[in-house]
Formats: sequence, structure tokens, C-alpha cells
Amino acid sequence: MQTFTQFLAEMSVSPSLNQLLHTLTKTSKEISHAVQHGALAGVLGATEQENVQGETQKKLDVITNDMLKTTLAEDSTVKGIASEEEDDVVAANTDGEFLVSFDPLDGSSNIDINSLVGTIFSILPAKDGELTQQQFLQPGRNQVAAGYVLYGPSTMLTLTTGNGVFMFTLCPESNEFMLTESNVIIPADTKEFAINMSNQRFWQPAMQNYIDDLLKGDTGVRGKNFNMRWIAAMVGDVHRVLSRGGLFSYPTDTKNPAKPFKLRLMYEANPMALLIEQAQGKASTGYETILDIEPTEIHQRVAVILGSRNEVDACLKYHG
Ligand SMILES: O=P(O)(O)OC[C@H]1O[C@](O)(COP(=O)(O)O)[C@@H](O)[C@@H]1O
Ligand SMILES: [Mg+2]
Ligand SMILES: [Mg+2]
Repeated sequence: MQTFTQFLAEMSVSPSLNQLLHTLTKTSKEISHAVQHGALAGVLGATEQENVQGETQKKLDVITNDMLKTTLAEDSTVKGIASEEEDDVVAANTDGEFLVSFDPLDGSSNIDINSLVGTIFSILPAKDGELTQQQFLQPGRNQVAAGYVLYGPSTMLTLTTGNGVFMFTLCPESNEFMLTESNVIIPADTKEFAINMSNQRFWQPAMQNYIDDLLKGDTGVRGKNFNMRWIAAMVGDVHRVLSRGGLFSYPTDTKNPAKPFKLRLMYEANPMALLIEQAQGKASTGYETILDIEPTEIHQRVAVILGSRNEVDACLKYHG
């Protein structure tokens, strides 16, 4: 079984990307350790603060954000950082080649119930000149690498550098990520979907009609029964889709008219969309391919429909 270091050498990624990916994985091992200690370390529960998006920060949101921010700022390949938990972009090294966007702890509402959480990251090429938000506003198609680390029964890293999707499992004895799945391919068809059904009445008619037909099962136009799963952590739901297929969606809704979308483009939708496309799946907003969106703001939100390509196409037909 290959170690992560051996894998990167074989993939012949550039020395700078190799260095950055090692920084990210090293920090993720430390996060995994912090998450595992949970209540023992007194890191569960909320802080008194809100992030720029008006969400109450969990203690571990702040701790994991600081861990990644510190190690990435010390990495000479990193020019700037954008995080869910930072109002603005953070400058690192003037000559750095990369911009790193991340969700330090995805699914953080799961942390207090000892359920799945993860770290999502996206790496973009840096441009010349001063570090501003503008540098980050590149379509997801430009990502040089993307992935996530899932802190579950095993800690797993899922990575693409644009040449397929690879999964690694953290060995508790050696503390090394070991390659456990190569060239992950999502089955084109599925009988499983993931959506927060409690928002049903707030969706657009297209999504209401699509889900209605899934629920009718073999008595409806789809002619087959579907199962439903919802982990409430995108990282967990996308990991299941990559592992056995499925459709995952957080669609447009009118629950809070000021916030029609929930998931963030730069550090949730884009990295997951790259992994999904690299595994031969599909990722759309319903009207636009996620990786082709020209971002206008680092914290912007988008509707997300992703997974098994034939099922995503079936859903898109309802969107006209
Ligand atoms: O609470 P809901 O509506 O089920 O939403 C769950 C979604 O929110 C998120 O948790 C948002 O992520 P954060 O925990 O990083 O804010 C997604 O991971 C997940 O898909
Ligand atoms: Mg998140
Ligand atoms: Mg988060």
C-alpha cells in the first residue's frame, strides 16, 4: 500500500504543490487529533462570536481555522488564504504560487453529537500583484487541486490534482495517509438521494416536482424506489456519493429570502464539484455548471445539485 508521499512522487506533482499538500495533510492530522479529543479537551459547544455570514461559530470552527491559517501562512507556496471563518482574505507570502480557500470544519453542527465533520480545501493559482479578494475570483475550473479530509470512524483524505480522484485512510499506528482507493468513479445511475426534506415547501417548483417523482418510487414516472440519506455535513454526503453514487442537493429556497442558497461556492461547491467531475459525475446549480461560475465574492453562495451523472441530468430536465 502506497503512502501519501509515495503517491505524490508517482503522480509527479510539482515540488511546490507537493509541499502545499503536505502542509494541508499535516494540519489535517492535527485537526483529526483535536476532533477525536472532543469533550475531553473541552472543545465542543459554541463561542459567543458569529462569522461574517452571521452564523454562530463553534469553538472547533475557530480552533481549526486558526490551525490551518497558521500553518498555511508559514508555507512559502501560499500567497493568500480565504476561509469560511475569516471576513476577508488573509495575505501569506508575496511570492507564493497558490491561493488556498477552505472550510476548516464542515458540518460543525454535528460536532456536539459526535457525528461526521470534515475539512474542505480548494487550491487556485495565484496571480501577480497585491493580494486582494479579486485574486480569488476565478472559476472553479482553474483549481489545481481540491479535496477534503473526513473525520469519521476513519480519518480519510480524498484528493484530486486534476488526474482522477484518490482516497487515503489515516493509519492510526503510523499516522500516515495510505492510498486505499484509486481512480474513484461514481456510478452513472443511482437509487439514492440526499436533500434536507424539511425545506420542501420553500423550494422552487422544479425541485419540488423532481423530488415528488422520486418519492412516488415504482408507482411513478421514475419506475423505481429511491432511498434517502442526510448527514447534514456536505463532506459526509459527498463522500457517500463518491463511494457508492447518489444525488446530493442543497437547492435554492425561500426560507430566508435574504439567503436563497446555503452552500458556499469557493470552499464548498467548487472543490466538491471538481472531485465529482473528476470521478465522472456532474455538478450544477440547476441552470449552470458549478465549475464555470465566475465568482463575484469570496463568500458567495450557490445552489448545488451533484452526483451520479444520469440522475443529475434527470433532475436538470425539471429545471428546463
Ligand atoms: O442544517 P442543514 O440545513 O441540514 O444544512 C446542512 C448543510 O450545512 C452545512 O453544514 C454547512 O457547512 P458548515 O458547517 O461549514 O457551516 C453543509 O455541510 C451541509 O450540507
Ligand atoms: Mg461547510
Ligand atoms: Mg464550516
